[in-house]
Amino acid sequence: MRKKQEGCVSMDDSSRNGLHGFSLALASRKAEEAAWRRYEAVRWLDSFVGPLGLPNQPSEVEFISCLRNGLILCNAINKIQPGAVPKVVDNPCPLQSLTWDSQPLPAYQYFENVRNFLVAAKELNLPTFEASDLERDTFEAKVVDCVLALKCFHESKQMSNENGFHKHVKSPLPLHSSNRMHPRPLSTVSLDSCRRLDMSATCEKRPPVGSEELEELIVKSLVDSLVQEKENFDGNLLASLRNRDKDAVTLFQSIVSVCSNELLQENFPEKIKCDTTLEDELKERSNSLAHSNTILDDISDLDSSQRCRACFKKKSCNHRQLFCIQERELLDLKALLSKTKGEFHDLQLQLQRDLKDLESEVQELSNAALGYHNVVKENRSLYNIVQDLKGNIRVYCRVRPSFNCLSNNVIEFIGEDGSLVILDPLKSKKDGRKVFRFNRVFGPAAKQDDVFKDIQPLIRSVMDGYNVCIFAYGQTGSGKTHTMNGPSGGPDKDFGINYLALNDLFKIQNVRKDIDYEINVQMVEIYNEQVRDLLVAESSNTKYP
Ligand SMILES: Nc1ncnc2c1ncn2[C@@H]1O[C@H](COP(=O)(O)OP(=O)(O)OP(=O)(O)O)[C@@H](O)[C@H]1O
Repeated sequence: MRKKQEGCVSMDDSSRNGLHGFSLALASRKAEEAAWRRYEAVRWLDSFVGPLGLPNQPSEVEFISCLRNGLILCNAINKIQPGAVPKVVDNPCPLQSLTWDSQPLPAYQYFENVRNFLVAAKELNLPTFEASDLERDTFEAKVVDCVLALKCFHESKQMSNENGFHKHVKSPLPLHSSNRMHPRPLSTVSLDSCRRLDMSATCEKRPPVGSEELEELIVKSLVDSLVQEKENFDGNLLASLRNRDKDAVTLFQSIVSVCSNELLQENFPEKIKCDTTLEDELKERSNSLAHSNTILDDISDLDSSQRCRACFKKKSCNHRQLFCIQERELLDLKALLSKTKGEFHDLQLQLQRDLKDLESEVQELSNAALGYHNVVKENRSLYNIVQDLKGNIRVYCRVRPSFNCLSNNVIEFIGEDGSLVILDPLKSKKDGRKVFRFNRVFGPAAKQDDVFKDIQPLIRSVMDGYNVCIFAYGQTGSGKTHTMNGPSGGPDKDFGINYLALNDLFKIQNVRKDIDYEINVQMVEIYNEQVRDLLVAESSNTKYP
């Protein structure tokens, strides 16, 4: 367990040094793995078809040069599958004496060997390469894959011959090389044997390393498989780990956990966004926040275990703080909305009460106005009744003052009841006394206003729809014009009945705004049986026929 933690720390440090350092480490690991595979291929060929004359750890150039003539490849495949390459172009030297740098025949003849080998390998469904790849050292990985596949095929064939069955399995070769070919299934290779063989290819014959270095290599290999080519993380590497020891499997699980928490978060952030765990945590937190107003202070003190996974490496979790701020603002808005609703409800109730009070007051005023109109109507009716009772035809007598102080006064008595007693001085008292009765008698001292006051009630009846006629009768110079119009150019106090009546009519019109009155005035004179309009300036036009 301790070693596993150390391995994780080593990987974590590498990732923290930046992507460039991590890429360099991966490239180094790939180169190291390719070398192991090349050594394995050389060791197998050396033991299977004879000594190749190569060092234990040959370079790419040495390896490719050894296989360039195709003799070793053809001999190997013919040994596994006799007759796979019917004709092999060979040189006179025995195979045992053939070394990788001996090329006595023309190149095109050896090219024929390589082409025939590739045809035979393709027929066995083995991963192949191009014949020209042997001329280029950069494609050494394809050649190694082909040789190891041939080795795997040979061993699986031996195993199937021993067990007496064949099984169609997936290619056992590790296919995460950057220059690898498309995987092709081997029809006669068992899964267990492939895993075992592949394990031997990657573990058994590699140079011995320490346990810490081994862990670091495993970590790098797993990180490479998980992060960059996780889709090809098949049973090959997993089998290697399982067959090595139990701690390696435990280490693998730990690495996967660490990778999923850290490296994969950086390479696949969209996956983190979709993580439902974060949503569950936020929902649970929001429910608790809804009942506390001091939660923001609590959030600021969150330790790393309480932060969301997106902010795992940060000192503070902005997402939670933002969420909490919005949550608190939402609660404040809800409280404000509730308070506003309460105030609005109170205002509605107050307005309803005010409207009811106003309605009652208006109703009282309406009743009062209706009663007032009824009273006024009744008063008018009573008023006109009184006028009728006074008489529809009323006769008043006005005595003009005497102009001659020496003349005899014929007026003996004027009664309040409208009686007038006249005494003719030329006759005896018995024969010369005459009594007249009027509705009222105005003496020589009566003013214009005294006469009008007695007539004014009749004039007001005109505004109530009654017809009224007032006219003056008497001999010449008795004072008719003076009573009806007043002296010409005289003061207002001497206005006659006509002016005073019109003024009174206009006053009533202004008071009674609810009634539309129209007032017209016409003034004519009837003299010698001719009617003359006195309001027209031209005298010729004043006469009516
Ligand atoms: N009550 C009065 N007080 C003072 N003066 C008066 C009175 N009545 C009449 N007079 C005067 O007597 C004169 C004659 O009056 P007025 O012209 O009104 O008579 P009349 O009846 O209209 O005459 P006519 O029929 O010829 O027109 C006028 O100068 C007028 O000022």
